[in-house]
Amino acid sequence: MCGIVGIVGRSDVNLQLYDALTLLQHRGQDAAGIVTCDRDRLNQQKATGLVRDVFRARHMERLKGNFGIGHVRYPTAGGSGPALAQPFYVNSPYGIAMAHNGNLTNKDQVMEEIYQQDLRHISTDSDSEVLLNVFAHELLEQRKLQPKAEDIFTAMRAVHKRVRGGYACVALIVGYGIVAFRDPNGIRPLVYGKRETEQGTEYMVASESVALNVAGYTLVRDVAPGEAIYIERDGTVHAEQCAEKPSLNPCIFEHVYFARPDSIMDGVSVHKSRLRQGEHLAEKILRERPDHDIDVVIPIPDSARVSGQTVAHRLGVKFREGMVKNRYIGRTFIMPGQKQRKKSVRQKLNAIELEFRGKNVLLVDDSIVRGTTCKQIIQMAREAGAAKVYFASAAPAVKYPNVYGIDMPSAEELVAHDRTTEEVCSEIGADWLIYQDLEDLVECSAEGNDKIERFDCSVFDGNYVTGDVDEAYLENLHAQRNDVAKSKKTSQG
Ligand SMILES: O=P(O)(O)OC[C@H]1O[C@H](OP(=O)(O)OP(=O)(O)O)[C@H](O)[C@@H]1O
Ligand SMILES: NC(=O)CC[C@H](N)C(=O)O
Ligand SMILES: [Mg+2]
Repeated sequence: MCGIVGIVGRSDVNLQLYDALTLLQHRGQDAAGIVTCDRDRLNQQKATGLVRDVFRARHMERLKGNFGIGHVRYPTAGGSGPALAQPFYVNSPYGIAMAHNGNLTNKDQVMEEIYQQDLRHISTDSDSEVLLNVFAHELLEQRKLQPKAEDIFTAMRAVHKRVRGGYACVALIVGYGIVAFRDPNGIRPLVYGKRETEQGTEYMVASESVALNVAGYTLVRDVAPGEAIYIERDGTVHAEQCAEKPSLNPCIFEHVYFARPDSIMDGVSVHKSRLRQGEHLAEKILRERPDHDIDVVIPIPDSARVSGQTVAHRLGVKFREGMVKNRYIGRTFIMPGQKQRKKSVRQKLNAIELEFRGKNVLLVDDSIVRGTTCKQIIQMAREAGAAKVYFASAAPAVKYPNVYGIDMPSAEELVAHDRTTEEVCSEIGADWLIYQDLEDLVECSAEGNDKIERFDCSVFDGNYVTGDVDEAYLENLHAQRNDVAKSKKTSQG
């Protein structure tokens, strides 16, 4: 999913960027990077690994400058080697670095165009490098020795015409400032905030408001779909709508799984949305099984902890943290290979026998994607002596690939693809399985927010808001990025 951050401060921003990236670590565990600008000098450190491993004291000392950007990566295009760590950099015009969250859906075509028409070379198979080069080309076309806000916005308008997909980005222009922008459908999240210091106002843009919050910034607002915000190095802010038909269609999977619950996205509290998910799920359970015999509700940590609580409360049964999570293992779903994901689930979660023995347990998870987690958990619950193991998913069945920045490229890898609920239930080994209804999930996130046109629910309903994703596109994506193809790419990376 990737996490991005950009800061224009009044003194060195290196430590602030580092702290922000640790708060966004749940969005990407594969690589991390920071670029700062000290007058006209660019400083950079990026590598594969977690934030705490990528940046050493000597790197931090080097990362001087009062404005900079950072990235944590979860690969969704190209391999996962060090060459694909972000931010990416191009030296012309001005020197531009960029951090990107999302995925372009017309990367191949734009890559060809960049080569044939713009005479630019892309050195990796990253869509983010393509996006950076389109932006650089369009800015170069303005032919200004010193770019002004209107030049940047003109370039941005051209970028939106050329690229499609999900993209929330922050770019650093050496010597000038940072530019934050969001795709015309607002699929990927981006917020912007400020804080007052004795030296003046400082600005931060980030994927999630939690990064602002912890650093003492106040959330000003979300970057609007299609909007660009240019913050000059002296703190002057310019904002402009650069898309022809902007409309807000944020990815609902952020609310299900990706975002931290303490973030507010497009005006929606993720925590509140998850509380509601639990309530709606419980209502459905009561409708389908009014005489249920559930003794205890056990959430699968971490992401289902919130919704699990309201499921139990509404059902009027005990809520118990019966699965213990090893805090030193990261998120399994965003790991690059199925082998690693499978192994990590067992290392990550362990059952407390006392909570299972002889009981009818309802396990609640936020979602079932490949089924890696629930299969093993159900097995663990049985080994711990559960009488019956029921399973509830706070999201509907995930049936379709994601093309906007979640690494679910292949329908065949999804356990619910081409399977009925009963078939999935038997595949994962549960005694009963229940999924949230899509209308209910949408209601959980939409309540109290009329700015949202509709959510991108493509993983649940197969409707792709950019309108350019068809059967042929998905077949090609599957061929390029299924688990086997990806493992080959990684080993080359
Ligand atoms: O069906 P699957 O393919 O296993 O994917 C779904 C699971 O993966 C995620 O957990 P993850 O361990 O990534 O993160 P979490 O600790 O935030 O729950 C998600 O919360 C589900 O538990
Ligand atoms: N998940 C993301 O946002 C990834 C960004 C970009 N597509 C990459 O693979 O690096
Ligand atoms: Mg989980």
